Amino acid sequence: MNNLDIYPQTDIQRRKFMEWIGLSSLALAIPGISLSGCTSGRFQEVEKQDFKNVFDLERLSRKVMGDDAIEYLNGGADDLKTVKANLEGYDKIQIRARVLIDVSNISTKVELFGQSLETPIILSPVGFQKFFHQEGEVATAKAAASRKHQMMLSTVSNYSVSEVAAAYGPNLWFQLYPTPDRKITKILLEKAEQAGCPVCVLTVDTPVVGNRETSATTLFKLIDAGELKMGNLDGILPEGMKFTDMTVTWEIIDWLRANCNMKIVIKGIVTREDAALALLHGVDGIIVSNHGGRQLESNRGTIECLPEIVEEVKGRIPVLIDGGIRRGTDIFKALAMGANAVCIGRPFCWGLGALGQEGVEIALDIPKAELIRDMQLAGTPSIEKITGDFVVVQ
Ligand SMILES: Cc1cc2nc3c(=O)[nH]c(=O)nc-3n(C[C@H](O)[C@H](O)[C@H](O)COP(=O)(O)O)c2cc1C
Ligand SMILES: CCCCCCC(=O)C(=O)O
Repeated sequence: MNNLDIYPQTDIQRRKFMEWIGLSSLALAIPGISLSGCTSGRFQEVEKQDFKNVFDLERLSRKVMGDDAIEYLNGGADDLKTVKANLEGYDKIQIRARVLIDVSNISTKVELFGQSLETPIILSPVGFQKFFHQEGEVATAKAAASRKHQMMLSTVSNYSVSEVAAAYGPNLWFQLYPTPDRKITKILLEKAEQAGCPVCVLTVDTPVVGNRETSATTLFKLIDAGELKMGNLDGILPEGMKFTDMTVTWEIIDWLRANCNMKIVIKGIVTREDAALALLHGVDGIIVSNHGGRQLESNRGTIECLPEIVEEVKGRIPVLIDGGIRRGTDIFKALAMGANAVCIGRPFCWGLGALGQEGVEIALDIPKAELIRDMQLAGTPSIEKITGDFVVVQ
């Protein structure tokens, strides 16, 4: 269901519209001048500057997407304690800014897995993006490519890895849910490699799906009715077989090594012990993640898990983090606490749901601009300069 069936055409209509959707700025369209950053035409008078932060995009997405889609997107396990812990963890960290440093030239470049990335802000894998917008992962891919952000594609994407890679260009990363049948998992790996993916992101926090009480009934109905295709799994996953495997153990890392040539990054590590095991099994990178608080309730916020993992890894492989990152300062803090890059999930989906490709672009532009300003204000002209000296944990 799409709640928005009006297209504001006049200043008065537009003012009412902006008030209705609750945006924080009421910049008005100037007659005769095309101000639109949005090519969809649906919100042709909504300007980029109307979105001051990613929460403005969230507000709009709430109006545009149906309740079920927003519940699926924003929901989490049980009582959302871990969803909140992810967000609140960042409030316990303060920044120690330095001054009188030339910040006229800021570089956000990072090197990861042999790639040079323009920015350390990466798109987390998010399944079923067609539920948020009809162009789903293809719109996300076009936005990520146009803004030069690394994207990870979920196993349970609605568009296939080859379709998304065609929209994204080279170096899309593929997120893997290992299925109970390794033959099927192998087909997924082959599809990813054929699409040119250099990195396989193995998600390990989902032996079963978490207890999401704000259900996604419509999602399942759409899938059952065949209206929401699973681009990678349809046609290869037998009827009734789950796409996650609860028998999987560390042995899968060796199996992946033997069955693909991609770098292997493990997503869903939250303890020092598992970081040590991941190193022992020779993974190429770790993503500290609790699945955005959607899996095990009462997991700690990821920023609280990060220090023990960074300590264990000692710089031997890159450590990434996701969960609750909403502001440039959150990114700054995560980098200062030892992350090599950060990933965001819900915020880009708010953009997707609200405005399609353009919305994702806005959702990526905002935290990047915030990060650059924060780096200027803190006296850190490059990502390497953001060290532990720049934060204090309460
Ligand atoms: C709607 C939704 C779907 C997701 N689907 C997947 C998925 O298919 N595979 C996966 O590894 N993680 C998935 N995640 C978890 C994200 O990759 C990521 O860990 C999380 O969203 C980060 O937290 P944030 O949303 O607070 O930024 C999903 C998250 C959301 C919100
Ligand atoms: C509603 C169950 C789908 C789980 C797969 C996508 C995912 O990982 C998520 O967090 O949602």
